[in-house]
Amino acid sequence: MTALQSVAVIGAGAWGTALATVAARAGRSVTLWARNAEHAARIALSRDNPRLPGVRLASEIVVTGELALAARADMLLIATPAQHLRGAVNMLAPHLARPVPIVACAKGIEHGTHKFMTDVIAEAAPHAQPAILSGPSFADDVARGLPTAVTLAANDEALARALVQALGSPTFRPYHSTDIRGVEIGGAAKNVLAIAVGIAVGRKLGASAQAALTTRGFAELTRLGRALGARSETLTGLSGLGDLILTCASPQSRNFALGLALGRGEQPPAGKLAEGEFTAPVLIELAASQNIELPVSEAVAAILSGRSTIDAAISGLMTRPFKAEE
Ligand SMILES: NC(=O)C1=CN([C@@H]2O[C@H](COP(=O)(O)OP(=O)(O)OC[C@H]3O[C@@H](n4cnc5c(N)ncnc54)[C@H](OP(=O)(O)O)[C@@H]3O)[C@@H](O)[C@H]2O)C=CC1
Ligand SMILES: O=C(CO)COP(=O)(O)O
Repeated sequence: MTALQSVAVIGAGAWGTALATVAARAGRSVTLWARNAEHAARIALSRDNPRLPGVRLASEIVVTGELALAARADMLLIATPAQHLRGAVNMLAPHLARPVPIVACAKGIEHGTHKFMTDVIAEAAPHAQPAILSGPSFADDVARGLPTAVTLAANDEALARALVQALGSPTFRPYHSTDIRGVEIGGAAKNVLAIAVGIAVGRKLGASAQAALTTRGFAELTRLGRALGARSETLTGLSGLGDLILTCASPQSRNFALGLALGRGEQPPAGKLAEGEFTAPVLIELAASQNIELPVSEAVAAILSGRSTIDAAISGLMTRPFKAEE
Protein backbone atom coordinates (compact mmCIF):
# COMPACT_ATOMS: atom_id res chain seq x y z
CA MET A 1 0.00 0.00 0.00
CA THR A 2 1.57 3.27 -1.10
CA ALA A 3 1.19 6.53 0.82
CA LEU A 4 1.12 8.31 -2.54
CA GLN A 5 -2.44 7.49 -3.55
CA SER A 6 -3.17 10.38 -5.87
CA VAL A 7 -1.14 11.67 -8.79
CA ALA A 8 -1.53 14.86 -10.81
CA VAL A 9 0.14 15.31 -14.17
CA ILE A 10 0.86 18.90 -15.18
CA GLY A 11 0.98 19.28 -18.95
CA ALA A 12 -1.40 17.37 -21.21
CA GLY A 13 0.91 16.74 -24.15
CA ALA A 14 1.91 13.32 -25.45
CA TRP A 15 4.08 12.49 -22.45
CA GLY A 16 1.74 13.88 -19.80
CA THR A 17 -1.12 11.90 -21.27
CA ALA A 18 0.94 8.69 -21.37
CA LEU A 19 2.04 9.23 -17.77
CA ALA A 20 -1.55 9.79 -16.63
CA THR A 21 -2.33 6.40 -18.17
CA VAL A 22 0.67 4.85 -16.38
CA ALA A 23 -0.46 6.20 -13.02
CA ALA A 24 -4.03 5.01 -13.58
CA ARG A 25 -2.77 1.52 -14.48
CA ALA A 26 -0.75 1.52 -11.26
CA GLY A 27 -4.00 2.07 -9.36
CA ARG A 28 -3.55 5.74 -8.47
CA SER A 29 -6.35 8.28 -8.66
CA VAL A 30 -5.20 10.57 -11.44
CA THR A 31 -5.74 14.19 -12.47
CA LEU A 32 -4.40 15.43 -15.79
CA TRP A 33 -4.04 19.22 -16.00
CA ALA A 34 -4.05 21.08 -19.34
CA ARG A 35 -3.21 24.78 -19.38
CA ASN A 36 -5.99 25.48 -21.83
CA ALA A 37 -9.36 24.97 -20.14
CA GLU A 38 -11.10 24.42 -23.47
CA HIS A 39 -8.63 21.67 -24.40
CA ALA A 40 -9.13 20.12 -20.98
CA ALA A 41 -12.90 20.09 -21.43
CA ARG A 42 -12.60 18.61 -24.92
CA ILE A 43 -10.25 15.84 -23.77
CA ALA A 44 -12.42 15.15 -20.74
CA LEU A 45 -15.43 14.66 -22.99
CA SER A 46 -13.86 12.80 -25.92
CA ARG A 47 -11.32 10.81 -23.79
CA ASP A 48 -8.91 11.40 -26.68
CA ASN A 49 -5.98 13.84 -26.79
CA PRO A 50 -4.94 14.99 -30.28
CA ARG A 51 -1.37 15.20 -28.93
CA LEU A 52 -1.44 11.42 -28.45
CA PRO A 53 -3.92 10.22 -31.04
CA GLY A 54 -5.44 6.77 -30.83
CA VAL A 55 -5.02 6.42 -27.07
CA ARG A 56 -8.25 6.27 -25.11
CA LEU A 57 -8.00 7.88 -21.69
CA ALA A 58 -9.41 5.72 -18.90
CA SER A 59 -12.70 7.06 -17.57
CA GLU A 60 -11.25 7.38 -14.03
CA ILE A 61 -8.68 10.00 -15.13
CA VAL A 62 -9.94 13.47 -14.25
CA VAL A 63 -8.95 16.00 -16.92
CA THR A 64 -9.04 19.58 -15.74
CA GLY A 65 -7.89 23.12 -16.45
CA GLU A 66 -8.11 23.95 -12.74
CA LEU A 67 -4.63 24.01 -11.22
CA ALA A 68 -5.85 24.17 -7.63
CA LEU A 69 -7.58 20.82 -8.13
CA ALA A 70 -4.42 19.21 -9.52
CA ALA A 71 -2.30 20.67 -6.70
CA ARG A 72 -4.20 18.61 -4.10
CA ALA A 73 -2.55 15.36 -5.28
CA ASP A 74 -0.07 13.43 -3.12
CA MET A 75 2.53 13.69 -5.89
CA LEU A 76 2.90 15.71 -9.07
CA LEU A 77 4.49 14.92 -12.42
CA ILE A 78 5.57 17.88 -14.56
CA ALA A 79 5.38 16.98 -18.26
CA THR A 80 5.67 20.35 -19.97
CA PRO A 81 8.53 21.11 -22.38
CA ALA A 82 11.75 21.77 -20.43
CA GLN A 83 11.83 25.51 -21.16
CA HIS A 84 8.30 25.86 -19.71
CA LEU A 85 8.85 23.82 -16.57
CA ARG A 86 9.73 26.84 -14.42
CA GLY A 87 6.61 28.70 -15.56
CA ALA A 88 4.43 25.69 -14.77
CA VAL A 89 5.92 25.17 -11.29
CA ASN A 90 5.72 28.91 -10.58
CA MET A 91 1.99 28.75 -11.23
CA LEU A 92 1.60 25.57 -9.23
CA ALA A 93 3.60 26.58 -6.14
CA PRO A 94 1.04 28.92 -4.51
CA HIS A 95 -1.54 26.11 -4.63
CA LEU A 96 0.61 23.56 -2.80
CA ALA A 97 -0.57 23.15 0.78
CA ARG A 98 2.17 20.65 1.81
CA PRO A 99 5.70 19.56 0.80
CA VAL A 100 4.73 17.08 -1.93
CA PRO A 101 7.09 15.26 -4.32
CA ILE A 102 7.31 16.98 -7.72
CA VAL A 103 8.74 14.74 -10.42
CA ALA A 104 10.31 16.38 -13.48
CA CYS A 105 9.42 14.40 -16.59
CA ALA A 106 10.84 16.86 -19.12
CA LYS A 107 14.26 16.32 -20.69
CA GLY A 108 16.39 19.43 -21.03
CA ILE A 109 18.42 22.21 -19.44
CA GLU A 110 17.04 25.70 -18.82
CA HIS A 111 18.25 28.44 -21.13
CA GLY A 112 20.07 31.31 -19.49
CA THR A 113 20.49 29.67 -16.09
CA HIS A 114 22.01 26.30 -17.21
CA LYS A 115 19.83 24.71 -14.52
CA PHE A 116 18.62 21.13 -14.67
CA MET A 117 14.94 20.38 -14.14
CA THR A 118 15.05 19.43 -10.46
CA ASP A 119 17.06 22.58 -9.67
CA VAL A 120 14.34 24.63 -11.34
CA ILE A 121 11.70 22.83 -9.25
CA ALA A 122 13.70 23.44 -6.06
CA GLU A 123 13.83 27.16 -6.84
CA ALA A 124 10.23 27.56 -7.97
CA ALA A 125 8.69 25.39 -5.22
CA PRO A 126 11.20 25.46 -2.34
CA HIS A 127 9.09 23.25 -0.05
CA ALA A 128 8.56 20.50 -2.60
CA GLN A 129 10.61 17.31 -2.90
CA PRO A 130 12.11 17.30 -6.41
CA ALA A 131 12.61 14.07 -8.35
CA ILE A 132 13.25 13.07 -11.96
CA LEU A 133 11.81 10.38 -14.20
CA SER A 134 13.68 9.60 -17.42
CA GLY A 135 14.59 6.69 -19.65
CA PRO A 136 13.83 5.02 -22.98
CA SER A 137 10.10 5.52 -23.29
CA PHE A 138 8.11 6.76 -26.25
CA ALA A 139 4.77 8.17 -25.09
CA ASP A 140 2.90 6.08 -27.63
CA ASP A 141 4.55 2.81 -26.50
CA VAL A 142 3.96 3.64 -22.84
CA ALA A 143 0.33 4.65 -23.32
CA ARG A 144 -0.38 1.45 -25.26
CA GLY A 145 0.96 -0.58 -22.37
CA LEU A 146 4.04 -1.90 -24.17
CA PRO A 147 6.77 -2.96 -21.70
CA THR A 148 8.90 0.01 -20.64
CA ALA A 149 11.62 0.56 -18.01
CA VAL A 150 12.87 3.95 -16.80
CA THR A 151 14.90 5.47 -13.97
CA LEU A 152 13.28 7.47 -11.20
CA ALA A 153 15.65 9.43 -8.98
CA ALA A 154 15.26 11.50 -5.82
CA ASN A 155 17.86 12.65 -3.29
CA ASP A 156 16.20 10.55 -0.63
CA GLU A 157 16.24 6.84 -1.48
CA ALA A 158 13.08 6.19 0.52
CA LEU A 159 11.26 8.78 -1.54
CA ALA A 160 12.59 7.34 -4.82
CA ARG A 161 11.35 3.90 -3.73
CA ALA A 162 7.93 5.29 -2.78
CA LEU A 163 7.59 7.04 -6.15
CA VAL A 164 8.49 3.79 -7.93
CA GLN A 165 5.84 1.94 -5.90
CA ALA A 166 3.28 4.59 -6.83
CA LEU A 167 3.89 4.46 -10.60
CA GLY A 168 5.20 0.97 -11.29
CA SER A 169 3.03 -1.73 -12.85
CA PRO A 170 3.56 -4.94 -14.83
CA THR A 171 4.03 -2.88 -18.01
CA PHE A 172 5.91 0.12 -16.58
CA ARG A 173 9.01 -0.67 -14.56
CA PRO A 174 10.83 2.25 -12.91
CA TYR A 175 14.21 1.60 -11.23
CA HIS A 176 14.92 3.81 -8.24
CA SER A 177 18.09 5.89 -7.93
CA THR A 178 19.51 8.77 -5.90
CA ASP A 179 21.67 10.04 -8.78
CA ILE A 180 19.43 12.89 -9.87
CA ARG A 181 22.14 14.68 -11.83
CA GLY A 182 23.17 11.57 -13.74
CA VAL A 183 19.58 10.96 -14.81
CA GLU A 184 19.09 14.57 -15.88
CA ILE A 185 22.27 14.68 -17.97
CA GLY A 186 21.39 11.54 -19.92
CA GLY A 187 17.89 12.76 -20.80
CA ALA A 188 19.08 16.18 -21.89
CA ALA A 189 22.15 15.14 -23.88
CA LYS A 190 20.64 12.19 -25.75
CA ASN A 191 18.18 14.46 -27.58
CA VAL A 192 21.03 16.55 -29.02
CA LEU A 193 22.96 13.43 -30.00
CA ALA A 194 19.87 11.91 -31.65
CA ILE A 195 19.69 14.94 -33.95
CA ALA A 196 23.30 14.26 -34.98
CA VAL A 197 22.59 10.62 -35.73
CA GLY A 198 19.38 11.52 -37.58
CA ILE A 199 21.38 13.91 -39.76
CA ALA A 200 23.91 11.17 -40.58
CA VAL A 201 21.13 8.72 -41.47
CA GLY A 202 19.32 11.37 -43.54
CA ARG A 203 22.58 12.04 -45.38
CA LYS A 204 22.87 8.28 -46.08
CA LEU A 205 26.27 8.05 -44.39
CA GLY A 206 25.74 4.37 -43.63
CA ALA A 207 25.18 2.09 -40.64
CA SER A 208 28.84 2.30 -39.62
CA ALA A 209 28.62 6.08 -39.25
CA GLN A 210 25.38 5.68 -37.27
CA ALA A 211 27.12 3.34 -34.80
CA ALA A 212 30.23 5.54 -34.60
CA LEU A 213 28.25 8.72 -33.92
CA THR A 214 26.08 7.04 -31.30
CA THR A 215 29.17 5.68 -29.56
CA ARG A 216 31.14 8.92 -29.69
CA GLY A 217 27.97 10.65 -28.55
CA PHE A 218 27.90 8.35 -25.55
CA ALA A 219 31.52 9.32 -24.85
CA GLU A 220 30.38 12.98 -24.75
CA LEU A 221 27.45 12.22 -22.47
CA THR A 222 29.81 10.29 -20.16
CA ARG A 223 32.49 13.00 -20.16
CA LEU A 224 30.02 15.70 -19.19
CA GLY A 225 28.30 13.42 -16.71
CA ARG A 226 31.53 12.58 -14.91
CA ALA A 227 32.49 16.26 -14.73
CA LEU A 228 29.14 17.07 -13.13
CA GLY A 229 29.32 14.23 -10.62
CA ALA A 230 27.07 11.63 -12.27
CA ARG A 231 27.57 7.98 -11.39
CA SER A 232 28.83 5.67 -14.11
CA GLU A 233 26.04 3.13 -13.53
CA THR A 234 23.52 5.89 -14.23
CA LEU A 235 25.29 6.95 -17.43
CA THR A 236 25.34 3.34 -18.67
CA GLY A 237 21.81 2.76 -17.36
CA LEU A 238 18.32 3.29 -18.73
CA SER A 239 18.30 7.09 -18.56
CA GLY A 240 21.74 7.36 -20.20
CA LEU A 241 22.85 4.71 -22.66
CA GLY A 242 19.36 3.16 -22.75
CA ASP A 243 17.63 6.34 -23.90
CA LEU A 244 20.52 7.19 -26.24
CA ILE A 245 20.17 3.82 -27.98
CA LEU A 246 16.41 4.27 -28.36
CA THR A 247 16.51 7.83 -29.59
CA CYS A 248 19.49 7.42 -31.94
CA ALA A 249 17.95 4.43 -33.68
CA SER A 250 14.31 5.23 -34.29
CA PRO A 251 12.48 7.67 -36.58
CA GLN A 252 9.72 7.46 -33.93
CA SER A 253 11.94 9.92 -32.01
CA ARG A 254 11.14 13.53 -32.84
CA ASN A 255 14.77 14.49 -32.30
CA PHE A 256 16.00 11.78 -34.65
CA ALA A 257 13.26 12.77 -37.12
CA LEU A 258 14.40 16.41 -37.00
CA GLY A 259 17.95 15.31 -37.83
CA LEU A 260 16.68 12.98 -40.54
CA ALA A 261 14.86 15.86 -42.26
CA LEU A 262 17.89 18.15 -41.97
CA GLY A 263 20.17 15.45 -43.37
CA ARG A 264 17.84 14.92 -46.34
CA GLY A 265 17.56 18.65 -46.95
CA GLU A 266 13.84 18.57 -46.16
CA GLN A 267 11.66 20.78 -43.95
CA PRO A 268 11.60 19.48 -40.34
CA PRO A 269 8.24 18.00 -39.23
CA ALA A 270 5.95 20.90 -38.26
CA GLY A 271 4.54 21.24 -34.75
CA LYS A 272 6.68 18.47 -33.25
CA LEU A 273 8.65 19.24 -30.10
CA ALA A 274 12.32 18.26 -30.52
CA GLU A 275 13.91 19.22 -27.19
CA GLY A 276 17.43 18.69 -28.55
CA GLU A 277 17.04 21.83 -30.63
CA PHE A 278 16.62 23.87 -27.45
CA THR A 279 19.13 21.89 -25.40
CA ALA A 280 21.99 22.03 -27.93
CA PRO A 281 23.13 25.62 -27.32
CA VAL A 282 22.83 25.40 -23.54
CA LEU A 283 24.56 22.00 -23.43
CA ILE A 284 27.50 23.51 -25.30
CA GLU A 285 27.63 26.51 -22.95
CA LEU A 286 27.50 24.24 -19.91
CA ALA A 287 30.27 22.01 -21.27
CA ALA A 288 32.43 25.03 -22.11
CA SER A 289 32.03 26.29 -18.55
CA GLN A 290 33.50 22.94 -17.40
CA ASN A 291 36.24 22.89 -20.10
CA ILE A 292 34.68 19.79 -21.62
CA GLU A 293 34.79 19.15 -25.35
CA LEU A 294 31.58 17.89 -26.99
CA PRO A 295 32.41 17.85 -30.70
CA VAL A 296 29.27 16.02 -31.87
CA SER A 297 26.95 18.22 -29.82
CA GLU A 298 28.88 21.30 -30.93
CA ALA A 299 28.39 20.26 -34.55
CA VAL A 300 24.63 19.91 -33.95
CA ALA A 301 24.47 23.35 -32.31
CA ALA A 302 26.44 24.88 -35.19
CA ILE A 303 24.18 23.30 -37.83
CA LEU A 304 20.98 24.33 -36.03
CA SER A 305 22.16 27.93 -35.62
CA GLY A 306 23.29 28.14 -39.24
CA ARG A 307 26.96 28.59 -38.25
CA SER A 308 27.92 25.46 -40.18
CA THR A 309 26.64 23.47 -43.11
CA ILE A 310 26.04 19.78 -42.58
CA ASP A 311 28.87 18.80 -44.91
CA ALA A 312 31.34 21.13 -43.19
CA ALA A 313 30.31 19.76 -39.78
CA ILE A 314 30.80 16.15 -40.90
CA SER A 315 34.16 16.94 -42.42
CA GLY A 316 35.14 18.84 -39.27
CA LEU A 317 34.34 15.82 -37.08
CA MET A 318 36.23 13.38 -39.31
CA THR A 319 39.38 15.51 -39.63
CA ARG A 320 39.92 16.29 -35.97
CA PRO A 321 43.42 15.28 -34.78
CA PHE A 322 43.67 11.52 -34.12
CA LYS A 323 43.54 10.73 -30.40
CA ALA A 324 43.26 7.95 -27.86
CA GLU A 325 39.77 6.51 -27.41
CA GLU A 326 38.35 7.80 -24.14
N1 LIG B 1 6.68 12.28 -26.07
C1 LIG B 1 7.53 11.39 -25.56
O1 LIG B 1 7.65 10.25 -26.02
C2 LIG B 1 8.35 11.76 -24.36
C3 LIG B 1 8.55 13.09 -23.99
N2 LIG B 1 9.33 13.39 -22.92
C4 LIG B 1 9.57 14.77 -22.53
O2 LIG B 1 8.36 15.34 -22.05
C5 LIG B 1 8.36 16.74 -22.30
C6 LIG B 1 7.03 17.12 -22.97
O3 LIG B 1 7.02 16.45 -24.21
P1 LIG B 1 5.69 16.02 -24.95
O4 LIG B 1 4.57 15.79 -24.01
O5 LIG B 1 6.04 14.93 -25.86
O6 LIG B 1 5.39 17.33 -25.80
P2 LIG B 1 4.05 17.77 -26.52
O7 LIG B 1 4.46 18.76 -27.55
O8 LIG B 1 3.27 16.59 -26.92
O9 LIG B 1 3.23 18.50 -25.37
C7 LIG B 1 3.71 19.53 -24.61
C8 LIG B 1 2.58 19.96 -23.70
O10 LIG B 1 3.05 20.91 -22.77
C9 LIG B 1 2.06 21.90 -22.67
N3 LIG B 1 2.69 23.14 -22.24
C10 LIG B 1 3.53 23.93 -22.91
N4 LIG B 1 3.88 24.96 -22.16
C11 LIG B 1 3.23 24.84 -21.00
C12 LIG B 1 3.18 25.61 -19.83
N5 LIG B 1 3.87 26.73 -19.71
N6 LIG B 1 2.40 25.18 -18.82
C13 LIG B 1 1.72 24.05 -18.95
N7 LIG B 1 1.72 23.27 -20.03
C14 LIG B 1 2.48 23.67 -21.05
C15 LIG B 1 1.48 22.02 -24.06
O11 LIG B 1 0.21 22.63 -23.95
P3 LIG B 1 -0.66 23.05 -25.23
O12 LIG B 1 -1.25 21.75 -25.73
O13 LIG B 1 -1.66 23.99 -24.67
O14 LIG B 1 0.29 23.67 -26.21
C16 LIG B 1 1.41 20.57 -24.45
O15 LIG B 1 0.23 19.97 -24.02
C17 LIG B 1 9.60 17.05 -23.14
O16 LIG B 1 10.62 17.55 -22.33
C18 LIG B 1 9.99 15.68 -23.69
O17 LIG B 1 11.38 15.56 -23.93
C19 LIG B 1 9.94 12.42 -22.18
C20 LIG B 1 9.77 11.10 -22.49
C21 LIG B 1 8.97 10.67 -23.61
O1 LIG C 1 12.48 10.89 -24.81
C1 LIG C 1 11.96 10.15 -25.58
C2 LIG C 1 12.10 8.69 -25.54
O2 LIG C 1 12.74 8.26 -24.38
C3 LIG C 1 11.17 10.72 -26.70
O3 LIG C 1 12.05 11.06 -27.70
P1 LIG C 1 11.73 12.27 -28.66
O4 LIG C 1 11.44 13.46 -27.80
O5 LIG C 1 12.94 12.42 -29.52
O6 LIG C 1 10.53 11.86 -29.47
